[in-house]
Amino acid sequence: MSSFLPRRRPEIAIDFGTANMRVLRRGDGLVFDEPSLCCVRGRHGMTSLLAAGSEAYAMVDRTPANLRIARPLCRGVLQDIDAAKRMLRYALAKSTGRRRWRAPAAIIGIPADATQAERSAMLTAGRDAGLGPVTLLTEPFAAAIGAGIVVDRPSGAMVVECGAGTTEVAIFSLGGPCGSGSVRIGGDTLNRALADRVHLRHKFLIGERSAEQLKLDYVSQREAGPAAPSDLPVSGRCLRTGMPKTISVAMHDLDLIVEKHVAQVVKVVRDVLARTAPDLSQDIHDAGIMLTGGGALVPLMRDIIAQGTGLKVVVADKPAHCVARGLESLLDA
Ligand SMILES: Nc1ncnc2c1ncn2[C@@H]1O[C@H](COP(=O)(O)OP(=O)(O)OP(=O)(O)O)[C@@H](O)[C@H]1O
Repeated sequence: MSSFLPRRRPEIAIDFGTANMRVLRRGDGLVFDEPSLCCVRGRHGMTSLLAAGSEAYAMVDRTPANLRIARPLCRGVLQDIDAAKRMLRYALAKSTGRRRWRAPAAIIGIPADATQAERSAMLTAGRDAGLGPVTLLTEPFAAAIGAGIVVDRPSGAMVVECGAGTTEVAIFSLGGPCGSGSVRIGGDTLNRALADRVHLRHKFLIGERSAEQLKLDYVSQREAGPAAPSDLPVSGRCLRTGMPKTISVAMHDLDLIVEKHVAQVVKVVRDVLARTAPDLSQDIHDAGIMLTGGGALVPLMRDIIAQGTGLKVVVADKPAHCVARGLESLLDA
């Protein structure tokens, strides 16, 4: 594991995701797991924090003009450094409780394709939020460890980490990456595509949280099998009348959108496989592909990747927590 050389033994691990932030403390495990967003008051550099995490999530799409929802990350990387610092400070205060720590050394997950500027921005946010030395670790690597893959064997293992903002494909052998690819789409992109479909087909506007709920309802209906109802209710505003309303959306209509979304992931998986050395390919043929990240819970993700590659596809146990679990295991390394 040559890429992991911390200067001080880290006390905490942070999975700073586009949708969720998870903090783990050595010896205590998961101590913080909340949405990655803040609600700020004021504009143009004169802002103050009103709420963060779960409390701020309840305010999404419901803010008056003087309040704004700020998202630290977009498509897996930092887009709002002030929001990132606030989110980190909030999570640290909640995670460390009354215990007074010296600035804790930390490991933070970051997309494998993050640019140098994106990595520096994360280090700056960490330092300004009160962290000690920060080690950045790529999320697919952490996800592979968290999914139970023994990454340091001389054998190829493929992971597809399906996050909210980014989807990363990576092959590991002997503790290092042997191939990778990514596409900056994820569960958030799928939510927007579902909302756009409802807009176009029904002339009906739904908010961000309703789109997320529509996706979760769609997933549970698909898991329930053919006996499940073929329509889903969704609430929002009718564009024809301007009135609030609840309408029914056909499941098969949503299937088309999900299939289109997953096809983009399949393309990256196939591209990475096409560039892989034959012996590693053989290993992946034998072991299959491991799906991690919250987006892996979309049943069509597993089915369409399996169809598109002809390989066995396995969804990790609690896939959304794989990066966090992988980072946590490195706290004890
Ligand atoms: N049951 C489910 N079915 C479908 N999608 C789900 C389910 N549960 C969570 N998700 C989706 O998983 C995504 C969150 O996953 P995760 O926490 O792994 O992402 P993240 O780490 O915040 O994102 P990223 O790694 O891209 O920065 C969200 O888009 C959420 O809608």
